[in-house]
Amino acid sequence: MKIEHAYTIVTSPGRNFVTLKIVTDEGTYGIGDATLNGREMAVVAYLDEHVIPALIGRDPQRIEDIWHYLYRGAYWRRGPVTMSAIAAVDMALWDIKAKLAGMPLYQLLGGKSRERVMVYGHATGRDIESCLEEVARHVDEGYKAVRVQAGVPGIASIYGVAKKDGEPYEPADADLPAEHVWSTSKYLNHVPKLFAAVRERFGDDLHILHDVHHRLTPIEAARLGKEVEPYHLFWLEDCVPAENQEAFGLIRQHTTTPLAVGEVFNSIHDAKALIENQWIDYIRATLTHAGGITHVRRIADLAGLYHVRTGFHGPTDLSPVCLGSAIHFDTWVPNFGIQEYMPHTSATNEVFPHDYRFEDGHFIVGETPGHGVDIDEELAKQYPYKRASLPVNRLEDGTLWHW
Ligand SMILES: O=C(O)[C@H](O)[C@@H](O)[C@H](O)[C@H](O)CO
Ligand SMILES: [Mg+2]
Repeated sequence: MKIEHAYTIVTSPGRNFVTLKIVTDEGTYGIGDATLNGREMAVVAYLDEHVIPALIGRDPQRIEDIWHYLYRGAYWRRGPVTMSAIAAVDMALWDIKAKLAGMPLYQLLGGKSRERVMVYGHATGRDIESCLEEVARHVDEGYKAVRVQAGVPGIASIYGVAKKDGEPYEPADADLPAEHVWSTSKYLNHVPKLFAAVRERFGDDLHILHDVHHRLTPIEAARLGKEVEPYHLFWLEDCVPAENQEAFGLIRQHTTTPLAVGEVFNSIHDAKALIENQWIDYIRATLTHAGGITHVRRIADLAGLYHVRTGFHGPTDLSPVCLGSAIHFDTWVPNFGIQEYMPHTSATNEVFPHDYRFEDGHFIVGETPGHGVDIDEELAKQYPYKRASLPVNRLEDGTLWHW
């Protein structure tokens, strides 16, 4: 069996998605997600110019060999563009292999470790009161875990909070980066009140999560982790930028609040010290940005040795192809923690028909052979690519900060 044909599909049903389709000479095809939010066309160029020509004629069943061919063969290892391109190939090849086996992907990985996959939804509000209303809506819809993000008095726009209450949050909201203004002191003084209010209204059972989005220094993160200990967060996410893995060692010395990190990671090396030193509790590296199933499986196995569990990134800027594959992975992986879930728009769901379903705060994996997600290429053509960028963040004096 040979790879006969492969091509990228760019579509924007509300936001941009990049999909790689690989077709074999026997007619079986697989698809993979290659979406890198705000840098989509860089991955398209990488795939079209450098990867696809080298795939034609190869045996699609040799997933491991192709992974190493693309990783080692580039000479320039790692990086989000390279690893997203490799991930798309990998996901498409696992899709093909599972279709050939006549099995849903989770079976090929090793079978079910659980019946269903717990997800966390996003509650956002301009202020604490409106955020609580959104938490209530999620609880009514069956969610057992909710990420809470609220506006901070004195900060005009902030990560994770929709422009208008009740609207879905979309970070890549401008052609070129919007400029936000950040104040660590205003945030740190305000945010513990949000968790206190959530616990007071919803009691102890609801899992609550929060994303700091890389804005603090280690000692500030330590302060926050300590102050929110009474509210028993499921996790505190991305409390500092993680290029310096040792920063988490400092935070860890000060707090028992569980720590999650890794949505921007693309390699096991980004997480190695974090995991081996048990500085974190949840690893968020995703299939699409960290080299696909083949590589993330290695990260999860390493994590398992150190009591670190998975908590995959799952925003709307990853396509249903990634989400569907992630649900198979989550169903199988022994050290599963939780799966992030931001529902896609109905236009996106129409372009990407799929067999996973949401029920009572969990995902239930489908039984279709492969990863269970397809693409309607005719419909995809109706939504042309439109450049969209993530914001930048500045301190109140104008210093460029972490967004
Ligand atoms: O926890 C999350 O879901 C993330 O922080 C996202 O909201 C990112 O900001 C987005 O994926 C950037 O493209
Ligand atoms: Mg995040």
